[in-house]
Amino acid sequence: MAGDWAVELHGVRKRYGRGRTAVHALRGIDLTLHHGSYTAVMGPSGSGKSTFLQCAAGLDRPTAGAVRLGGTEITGMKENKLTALRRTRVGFVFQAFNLLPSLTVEQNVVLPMRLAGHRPDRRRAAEVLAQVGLADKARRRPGQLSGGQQQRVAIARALVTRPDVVFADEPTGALDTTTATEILTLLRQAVDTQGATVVMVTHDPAAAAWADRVLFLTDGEIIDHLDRDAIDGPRLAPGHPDHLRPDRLAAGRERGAPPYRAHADRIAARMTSLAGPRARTEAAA
Ligand SMILES: Nc1ncnc2c1ncn2[C@@H]1O[C@H](COP(=O)(O)OP(=O)(O)OP(=O)(O)O)[C@@H](O)[C@H]1O
Repeated sequence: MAGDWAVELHGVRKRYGRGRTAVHALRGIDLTLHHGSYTAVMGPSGSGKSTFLQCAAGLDRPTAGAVRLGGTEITGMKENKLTALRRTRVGFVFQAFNLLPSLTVEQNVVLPMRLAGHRPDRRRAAEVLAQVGLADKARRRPGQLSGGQQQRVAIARALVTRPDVVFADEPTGALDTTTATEILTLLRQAVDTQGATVVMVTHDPAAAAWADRVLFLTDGEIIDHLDRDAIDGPRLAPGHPDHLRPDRLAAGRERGAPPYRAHADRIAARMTSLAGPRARTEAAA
C-alpha cells in the first residue's frame, strides 16, 4: 500500500542547466523508506546529497521521476499546495539551526503550525520541548541558548506536527562531539520511541553510524548501502517499551564506544573506497 511508505523516490533525476554545460546531479534515484526508519546519506562532495534532500523534501523539483511523501505524490503539485504540505508533513533540521531570533523558543516550535494556518497547540509544544529536554526554556530566546540547545529547539520544531519525515542536513556539523552525540541521541529516540522517520545528510561516519541504514551516493547515484542490523541485531519496533529500558538508554549514550565505533569505522572505510577512484580521476584530469 502506498501509504505504508514515508518517502518514495522513483526514477528521480535532476539536471542543472542544459546542453554541454548541463550537470546531472541525480541520475535515477529509486528509494522507499519505511515509517519509523532512520537513514543517513553520505557521499563525496558534489555527489548530489543536497540535491537529493531538496528533491525528496519538495524544496526543489526533479527533472524527471516521482516523489511521494506519506503516500502523497508531490511531483507536479502546485506550489501553494506543496508549501502547505511541507509545513505540516515535513520537518527540517539544518546545520545552522535556522531559528527566528526575535521569537521565543515556544514560538519557534509552534511556527510550522502558525505558518500552516493552524492554531498553535501549546500542549504539543510543551510535549516536544520536554522530549528534547528543554521544558524549562520555553520563554527564552534562541540567543540565550547554547548551540546544542538551539539545535534541540530545531528538533522540537521539526517534530511538533508529527510529520511523515524529518530531513536533517548536517545537523551536527556546527557542534562539538559531546553535543553532537546528544543531538544524535534525540533523533534516534524520536525514531525509536515516537516512530518518527529521519533522513540525515552527513559527512561524519560517527553520525551516520546512528542510522539504521547508510546510503552512499556517488555522481548522482546510490551505489551502495550499509545496515546497522549487522552490529545491533534486528531493531525493536517503534514505540516498543523496551526502547526506554535503562540499559538500552545507557547503551545509547555509549554509542561512541564499540561496537558503534567499529560500525563508524566501517562506514568511513566505505567512504574512502568511494572517494578513491574519483579522487584519482580528478588528480589525473
Ligand atoms: N543550482 C545549481 N546549478 C548548477 N549546478 C548545481 C547546482 N546545485 C548543485 N549543482 C551541481 O550538482 C552536483 C551535485 O551538487 P550537490 O550540492 O547536490 O552535492 P553535495 O553532495 O551536496 O555536495 P557537498 O557535499 O559539497 O555539499 C554538483 O556537481 C554541483 O556542482
